[in-house]
Amino acid sequence: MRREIPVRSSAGHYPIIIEPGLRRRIGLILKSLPGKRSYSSVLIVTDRTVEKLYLEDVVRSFDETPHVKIVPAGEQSKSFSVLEELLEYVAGCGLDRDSVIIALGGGVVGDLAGFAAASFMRGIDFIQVPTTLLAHDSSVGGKTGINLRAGKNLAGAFHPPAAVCFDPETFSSLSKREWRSGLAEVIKHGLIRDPELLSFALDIGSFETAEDGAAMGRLLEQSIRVKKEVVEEDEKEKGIRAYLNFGHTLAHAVEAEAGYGRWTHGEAVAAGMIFALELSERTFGIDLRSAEVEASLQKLGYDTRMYKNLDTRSLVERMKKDKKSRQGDIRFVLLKAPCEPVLMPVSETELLKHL
Ligand SMILES: O=C(O)C(=O)C[C@@H](O)[C@H](O)[C@H](O)COP(=O)(O)O
Repeated sequence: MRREIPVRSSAGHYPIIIEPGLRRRIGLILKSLPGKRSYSSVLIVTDRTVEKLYLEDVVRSFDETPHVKIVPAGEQSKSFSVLEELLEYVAGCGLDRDSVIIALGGGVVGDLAGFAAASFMRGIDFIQVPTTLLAHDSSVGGKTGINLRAGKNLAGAFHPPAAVCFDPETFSSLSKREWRSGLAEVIKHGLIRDPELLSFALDIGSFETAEDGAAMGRLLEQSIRVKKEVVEEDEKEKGIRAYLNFGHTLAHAVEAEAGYGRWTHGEAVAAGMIFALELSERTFGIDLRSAEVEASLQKLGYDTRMYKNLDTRSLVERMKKDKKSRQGDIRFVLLKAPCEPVLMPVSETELLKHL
């Protein structure tokens, strides 16, 4: 069954379309986008893993064979060298301001291809075709970017996609680890805004259950709706969008410190959320059931304390470079009550004591 969720952005509205088999109809979707003239050229960006699985289906959906650029799979592709190679390729293919870039893959491909689209000729259209559960988060809201040595996503742009096209059939090729990575962001949306989604996600029990069509549809749609509500209210992260960073202050530091790819983004976010929950409980003297949430996460196979093996001081130094920091003060998204996030400075002493 087809589902369509419109998202309001500074560039107008864009649709999030969820439909089994959609990857075979991307060419048609492009023609039907509201207010769009036909695109002069199409470039698909994907990675080596997704290429083997779904590229042919997407290519065949076009009347004329699109250009294709394959990048290496993994977080390492969110780098200047890969971005440079991609942009040179875009220029070499002769794309112009009436062209479109299609990001076919997970969050890395979406962030990289989106940033290429945001910067080529100061901005051309791009379409997100996410093939992972994790990308339900990164594909909505227009954040694009790459990592710097100094930290994750430190170079990027807000550039809303022209459409986000989910084909849930592509989730069948996800490994348990990739499921785990994506589910962490669903749980985050539950913790900051949707208690019902939180219970449903935590009680999912196993990734086999999550793969079941109805359960997955519910996780995906409800989580996307939380994201939509937040980014519609605050597209450029002047206020409440920062709450979507719950668990990410420590997570980004862990990913960079351990080496990108050592832990998946969601694995790091899961640990970061437990840390933030405990910090919230101490700060506000409340019970947020952090032990219960942690037990559910551990049952699903998350290592919620992996940061204990990393150098504490280095983690704190990395957190100072987080985009939410101000004048060197580290700021965390905490919960002052269930589903009531706040952005607050946290002292280095407090962090050093508990990391
Ligand atoms: O969309 C947002 O805003 C988020 O913070 C969502 C995060 O889950 C996502 O990982 C995002 O890419 C992190 O953004 P950043 O600004 O902290 O780099």
